[in-house]
Amino acid sequence: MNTIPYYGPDDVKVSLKYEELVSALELALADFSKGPEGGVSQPLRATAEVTQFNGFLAAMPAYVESRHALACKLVTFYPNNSAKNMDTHMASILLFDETSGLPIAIMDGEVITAMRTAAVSAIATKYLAEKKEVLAVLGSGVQARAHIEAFVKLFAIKKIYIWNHRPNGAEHLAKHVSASFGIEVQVFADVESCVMDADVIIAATFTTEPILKECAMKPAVHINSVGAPRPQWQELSEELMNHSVVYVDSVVSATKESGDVIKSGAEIYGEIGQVVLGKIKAESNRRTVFKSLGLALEDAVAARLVFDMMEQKKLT
Ligand SMILES: NC(=O)C1=CN([C@@H]2O[C@H](COP(=O)(O)OP(=O)(O)OC[C@H]3O[C@@H](n4cnc5c(N)ncnc54)[C@H](O)[C@@H]3O)[C@@H](O)[C@H]2O)C=CC1
Ligand SMILES: O=C([O-])C1=[NH+]CCC1
Repeated sequence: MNTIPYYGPDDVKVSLKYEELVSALELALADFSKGPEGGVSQPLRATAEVTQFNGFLAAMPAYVESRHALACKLVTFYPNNSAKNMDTHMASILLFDETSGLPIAIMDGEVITAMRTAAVSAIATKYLAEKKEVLAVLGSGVQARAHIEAFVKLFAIKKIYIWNHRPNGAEHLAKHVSASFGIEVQVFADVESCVMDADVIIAATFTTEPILKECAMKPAVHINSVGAPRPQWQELSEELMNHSVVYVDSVVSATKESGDVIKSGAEIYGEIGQVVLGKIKAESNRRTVFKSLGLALEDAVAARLVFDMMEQKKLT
């Protein structure tokens, strides 16, 4: 049997650039929303529950024809790991040759999960946010940090406001952000004050109950909600969902996996890929929500970018 290369988190970090990732994912999300003729094959992820330990193992296979990307991510998420000072998400991705099904690389999936999720929120924000200067971030974990890094790189962000249910997490992230980017950062003790003046809100928490509810917000604020990936979990209140224009990454995923969508019964306006295709309107002068569950196609596209970059490096 052939041995295949393993690419660790550092290989992934040097290979992936947000600009390139955003362009590739934008096209792949558009392909996905074209339906069968888009050349994307992606079943709903299969998730095993480890009830005793409050854990989950998900298998996420996808094929994206336009990117020659055939891959499967295995990801565990264990919310209680943070109390043990362990990562809450762990992931590996196996990439295959599309012509033969031969495995060609195995790689770390944690950096890819963080970067591709932030990149997809950035795509939604590019289309759906009227302004992108003041960013409010709810949460201070891996996704919160990745979103800030991506948004600072991709948009002219002037101020960042952070709230976390554990204030020391927010303080720690704020220190990192101001040292790394020299942007004005402020930590808030409550969600309402944090989001009041925001143009864009990122909700990236492990909550199971709504943390962002109807309160004073800019009328055309855009909200990216990446947490609550289980049918019983919510990050946004039902009232907020029902009073916003709701976009999703995948209608199938959102209606099967998102407690925010299922419990609120909110109407889904459409998929972000349909916005990219110009098939539905970007309602950027109204309050918009992008509900992200995370798609296998995003991992496959990112993994193929990493593989191609590592192969190129071998030749130089
Ligand atoms: N949409 C997508 O593509 C993806 C979504 N996720 C989801 O995004 C969320 C955040 O993930 P990570 O940043 O990687 O996790 P993390 O463990 O690094 O950070 C979690 C954050 O949530 C906060 N938190 C924990 N319990 C909370 C509670 N009860 N109320 C409010 N805040 C709470 C923590 O203090 C921390 O700031 C999770 O729900 C995760 O499953 C993760 C990967 C991809
Ligand atoms: O897309 C993803 O990898 C995940 N979404 C929620 C937990 C992990």
